[in-house]
Amino acid sequence: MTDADKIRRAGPLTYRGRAIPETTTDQRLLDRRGPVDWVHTDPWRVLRIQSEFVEGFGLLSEVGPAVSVFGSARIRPGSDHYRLGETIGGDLARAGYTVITGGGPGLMEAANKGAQEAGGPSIGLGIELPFEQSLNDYVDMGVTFRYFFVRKTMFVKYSQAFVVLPGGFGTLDELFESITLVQTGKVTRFPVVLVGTDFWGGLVDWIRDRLRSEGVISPDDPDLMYLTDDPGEVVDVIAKAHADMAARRESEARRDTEARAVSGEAEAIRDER
Ligand SMILES: C/C(=C\CNc1ncnc2c1ncn2[C@@H]1O[C@H](COP(=O)(O)O)[C@@H](O)[C@H]1O)CO
Repeated sequence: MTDADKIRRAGPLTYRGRAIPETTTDQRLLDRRGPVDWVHTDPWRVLRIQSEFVEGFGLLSEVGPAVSVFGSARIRPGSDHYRLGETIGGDLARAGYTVITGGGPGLMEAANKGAQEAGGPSIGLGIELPFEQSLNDYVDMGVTFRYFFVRKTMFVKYSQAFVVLPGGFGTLDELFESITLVQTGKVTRFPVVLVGTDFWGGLVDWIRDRLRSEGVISPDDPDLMYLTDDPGEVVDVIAKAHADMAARRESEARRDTEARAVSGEAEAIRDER
């Protein structure tokens, strides 16, 4: 066999003759460390982003019905808001929901604590921040993300309702992202419950009055949010919305089955003729 006839296979590639590299892929991987700049390049970041999706999907894919609870990272134990967060976390867990939070301190911790103490699954989707921070002590299953947008996908994909406790920019971002997704039909309509009439009332009034009268939202858009102080109502609103959704899906499925049966009968009659 001449050199020109030689063949080397490398995964899906076939090299022949002078195209055969001097070293194998394994040799190149194992022999040298080489420059490290590539770990800061976009293609490498894409792989890291991909691996975050894989981790998140892996952790969450078998989670049952779940509710994400958002709220301030800064409100400490002992405050009314913290107690409210605990109560809501507990009520959701007792109603059969997994509680998902950002896994941080403050009201995230309160909701995780309530859920854990009520015996329900308590999940934290942490975020890597410039300062050291670990998941709060009441997270039973957690994953920490580098990228905010990957983490946001997890909240939306794996929960069927959002509860928004008092909070600052982070909480506002999560609130507005969730109602924008519902408003634009990017997610099936699901309940977004704001807790704390005193805290949220001013914002809700401004949305209702100013945004509506300026015509920058549709007249019905304020109804995408439900505002309450009552933890029991939080669970009731969510459970009722889910029951309505299930009934709607069931009746759609029944209609589909009936429509298929009718078209099957029509086809059979045509075939007979
Ligand atoms: C500022 C402090 C801690 C920050 N730690 C966080 N850990 C996890 N998730 C966070 C954190 N900060 C914000 N979030 C997300 O935004 C919401 C809270 O933001 P807010 O600005 O405090 O309202 C929350 O739902 C998280 O998903 C101090 O210790």
